[in-house]
Amino acid sequence: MDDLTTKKCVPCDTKDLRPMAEDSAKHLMPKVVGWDLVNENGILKLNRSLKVKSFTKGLELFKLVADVAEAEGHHPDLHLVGWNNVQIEICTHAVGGLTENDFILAAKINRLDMHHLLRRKISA
Ligand SMILES: C[C@H](O)[C@H](O)[C@H]1CNC2=NC(N)=NC(=O)C2=N1
Repeated sequence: MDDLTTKKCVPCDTKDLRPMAEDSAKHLMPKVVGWDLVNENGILKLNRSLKVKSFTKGLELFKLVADVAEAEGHHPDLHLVGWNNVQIEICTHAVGGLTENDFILAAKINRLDMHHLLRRKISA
């Protein structure tokens, strides 16, 4: 199984970028432990929910994720709801679905050391 963290996101404005089929997405899910595959009105997305220790630790987590996103040129939707529930949502907006970029970003987010920010230890 090749390691997604050794890959780099490609620009999303590339013409031949197409959203992957649900089967292909399911096949890649074991590479992004902790993420859920969701279908939102026909648009596939990757979702990860995390409970943080405090509101400000949630913002610290956003900063860690933002730095990865900026380095990749690929950006998640970040939600901080009810003071300590972080939800990270990834899809490729340009194609309205999932591309390998989304899995690369998710895998790189998984590599972040965020334990000190989380309320409960993540199982992965
Ligand atoms: C040119 C550049 O690749 C695009 O504007 C990027 C920026 N970050 C992005 N992030 C995500 N998640 N989807 C996109 O379509 C997207 N587009």
